[in-house]
Amino acid sequence: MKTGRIIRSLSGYYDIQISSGEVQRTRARGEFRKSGQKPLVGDFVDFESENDEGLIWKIHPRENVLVRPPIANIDVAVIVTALKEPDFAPNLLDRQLVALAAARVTPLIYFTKSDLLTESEYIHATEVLNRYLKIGYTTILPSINNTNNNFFELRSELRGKVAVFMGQTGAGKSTLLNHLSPELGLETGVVSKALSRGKHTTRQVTLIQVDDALIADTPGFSSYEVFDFPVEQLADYFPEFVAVRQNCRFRGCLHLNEPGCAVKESLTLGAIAQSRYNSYKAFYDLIKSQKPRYKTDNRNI
Ligand SMILES: Nc1nc2c(ncn2[C@@H]2O[C@H](COP(=O)(O)OP(=O)(O)OP(=O)(O)O)[C@@H](O)[C@H]2O)c(=O)[nH]1
Ligand SMILES: [Zn+2]
Repeated sequence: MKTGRIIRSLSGYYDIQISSGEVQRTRARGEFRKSGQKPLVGDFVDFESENDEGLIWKIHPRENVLVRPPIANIDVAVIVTALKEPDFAPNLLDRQLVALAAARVTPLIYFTKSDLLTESEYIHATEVLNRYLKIGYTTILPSINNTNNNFFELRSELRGKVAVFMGQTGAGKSTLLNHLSPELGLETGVVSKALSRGKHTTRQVTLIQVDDALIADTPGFSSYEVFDFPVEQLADYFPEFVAVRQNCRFRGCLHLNEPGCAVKESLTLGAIAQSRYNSYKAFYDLIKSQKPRYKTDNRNI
């Protein structure tokens, strides 16, 4: 029996990379279908294979799973966030951070289009950068003239990891992926994508070796309509709230109108950013107003 990682799945076949780097093709054991299990790209599996004929016998327990793209055991999700065209929306970034935290996927924030900013806008962008750095998120802001040094920084962050890129439409995901790996040849810009739409409808996600990283060639879904967890858990996904909430007067404090709330005190002192608190409250209201749903998100492990 051998062990490896699935890097591609295509019409019932799985390409598995073993530690030597070699890739072998197998099918999955029929048992999996019966038990409702399905091997995913990113899965570590035990398998037998000879001359590209073989079977997957066992799927190792997963660290995490994303639904779009369908991929398991992601080390880092790069949230590609435009500072302009479209304008930066803190609420949208925070939404992705919360969704990833709920899915137990580590985020990396990568800002794009800094070259489109005026100097004063760039200064504002550095303030945004510092806000997220201070919380503890790995965050990269390219210089205003967009030199390639930033790709170096991103490359070194991704070294040895399995990464997926996500972000709003037009944020620059394809552009960034092409910079990291020109051989990906992803189409960029609305027009060229619209022209080729439909050609790749059945495309599956593949993990591509880029330098020393494995990168999903299909960007992740950008907007999460549903927060699929109880509202009491929301604050768990705001690290800066977690850092102070043990000082709230009441256990189970929701950090809204309770007296003696340490989160609100930090907000008053400026240690917690107003924009982050606004996101918390907006998501709180959203979850409260949501109809209960069955599992739809990324925590179906
Ligand atoms: N000036 C500037 N333009 C950029 C940058 N990154 C991307 N763009 C442009 O922004 C547009 C959208 O970029 P894409 O890479 O296609 O964006 P995407 O996130 O892949 O978009 P979707 O496929 O719609 O999700 C293209 O016209 C790019 O050329 C950047 O850093 N600076
Ligand atoms: Zn509180």
